[in-house]
Amino acid sequence: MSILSLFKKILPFIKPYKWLLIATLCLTLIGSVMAQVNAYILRYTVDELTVITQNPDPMQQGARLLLIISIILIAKELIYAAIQFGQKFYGEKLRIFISRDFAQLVVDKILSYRMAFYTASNNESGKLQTRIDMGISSLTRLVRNFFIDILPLFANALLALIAMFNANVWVGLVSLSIIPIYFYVSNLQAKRLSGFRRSLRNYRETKSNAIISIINSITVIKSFTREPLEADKHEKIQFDMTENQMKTRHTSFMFDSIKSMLEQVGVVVVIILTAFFVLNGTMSIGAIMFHIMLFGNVTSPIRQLHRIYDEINDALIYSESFFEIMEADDEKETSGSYIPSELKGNIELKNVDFTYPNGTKALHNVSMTIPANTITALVGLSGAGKSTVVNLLDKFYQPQSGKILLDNVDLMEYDTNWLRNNIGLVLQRNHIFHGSIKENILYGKPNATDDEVFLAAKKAHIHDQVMELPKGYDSEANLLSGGQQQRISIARMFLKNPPIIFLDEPTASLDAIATQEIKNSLDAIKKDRTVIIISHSISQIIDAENVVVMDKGRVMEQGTHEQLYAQNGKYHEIFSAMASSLNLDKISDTLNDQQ
Ligand SMILES: Nc1ncnc2c1ncn2[C@@H]1O[C@H](COP(=O)(O)OP(=O)(O)OP(=O)(O)O)[C@@H](O)[C@H]1O
Repeated sequence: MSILSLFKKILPFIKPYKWLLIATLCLTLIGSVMAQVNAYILRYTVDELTVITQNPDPMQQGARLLLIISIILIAKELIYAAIQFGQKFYGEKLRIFISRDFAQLVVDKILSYRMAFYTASNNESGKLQTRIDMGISSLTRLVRNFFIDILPLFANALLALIAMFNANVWVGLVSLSIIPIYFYVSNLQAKRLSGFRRSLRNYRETKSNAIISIINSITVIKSFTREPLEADKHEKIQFDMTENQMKTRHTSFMFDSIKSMLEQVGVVVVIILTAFFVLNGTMSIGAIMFHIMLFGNVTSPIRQLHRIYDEINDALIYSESFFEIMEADDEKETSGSYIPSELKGNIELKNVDFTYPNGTKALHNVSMTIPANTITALVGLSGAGKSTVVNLLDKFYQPQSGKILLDNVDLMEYDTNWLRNNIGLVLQRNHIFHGSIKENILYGKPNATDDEVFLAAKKAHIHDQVMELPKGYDSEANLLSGGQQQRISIARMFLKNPPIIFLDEPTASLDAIATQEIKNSLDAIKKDRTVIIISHSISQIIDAENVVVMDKGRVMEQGTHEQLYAQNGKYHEIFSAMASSLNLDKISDTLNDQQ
């Protein structure tokens, strides 16, 4: 990305604060004019003192002159301080407001993106977070530096240059000539550094991703005592990163020395040139101080040029990936506009092929019928593609070919939000948000009354346990056990009360008693709804009126439990394996002994 296109991208964010911007710019201009005052006063003082020293009573006249000059300088400094305060404050205000807008917009944007965006490998949570954080901070730093540092400095430099040309064309030309040389060197420095910076960005993203991964996997790491392995992995990233940082510094410092030397050469030339003009009588002695001070004003932004380049380069590199996130319009969730007056719940998949963004082909020519108001069980070994079917039905992903119909209308034509509002999804491990139990259940229907929440919790068989907690429904939901959390998420679904329900191994993390209790509740909610259940539990499969058997992304068989069992095919094989894993003989012996 070029600097120009970066500014074009930032401009719409600055626009709402144009008055703040104008105020900052006005103060900058006034500040720049005032910054030149010292040079003029110093020249006047030196020249006046030179004349006074030749008079008979230099002390008295000199004291009067110094008093007037001190008053002028103090008054100027007071005004200058107020202007600088205003300029910095408004500039900072601009930065804070823009930073807030960036941060809010990026959240709004990513929330509107489809599931594939989140599952892409370069969008792992740690990487995404670093990219967003670094993007916002480098962009806002650029805005702040531009308005607080760069702009005033360059305005100073320009005015100082005009003043120098005004005093003497040759001195002006010397000052002017140093600028392109500095720009050339700084540009060279920036080019050398950009490669390092890009890899530094990658290291930063990988590093924070690695830390998040350690935190998420800490139980496994500890139980396998793999702390040293994880530490080594992290150390490798650190060492690579350090090497990169050292190379960056080496290049930076080398160029800084060259630039500092160039500046000193400039100072010497200005002194020699002015001294020449003083000696040939065209200039007063005060001009030497005058020119050195003005030359300082010209070179001070140039001295900072590498920092400005650094900031701009940082902004270019980090904003590149930041704007990739902000402008990933092709990642936007698609939605049709169709909202039916009535939802029956007949689902049909016709020759559906689906490949995940990472290239895993999960469904091959899948066709199945899920009649309305029935319970359909998706049966198959791990990786058969059962959850993928549910992902497609929830419009989390789109099939590459084939059609998915709901009540004979293509799913793509449906309004996505409306569709999801009519679908309840219970997963094996449901997400519990930070917050109270009540807040977590209310997620299913934010405006529900307390009684509705309690009723949903009762149906999910969690109410009594919640009431036993010291803070009841205000207890932190994250502290509940896995099975209890599962029931909170089932209560959330009861509260949502959708006509279509997808249950993806809903009782897999529950104990036997809880499973039994939940099963009763789920049986109740299954009535008169279209339900798809993915389960490895015999009891839940047997209850289904319709069974679809999948294997390696293909539908193998479809029918009732009895029909499929009689076919002696894949279903027979899976069902028999499930039954024998239960050790039914021993169970029935135990139960018989009891009677
Ligand atoms: N987000 C994803 N990105 C890439 N590949 C995926 C993703 N989710 C699943 N897969 C792959 O798609 C295939 C089908 O997975 P799916 O989760 O649908 O199987 P499943 O039948 O539900 O398995 P299980 O019973 O173990 O949950 C597998 O090969 C899996 O590795």
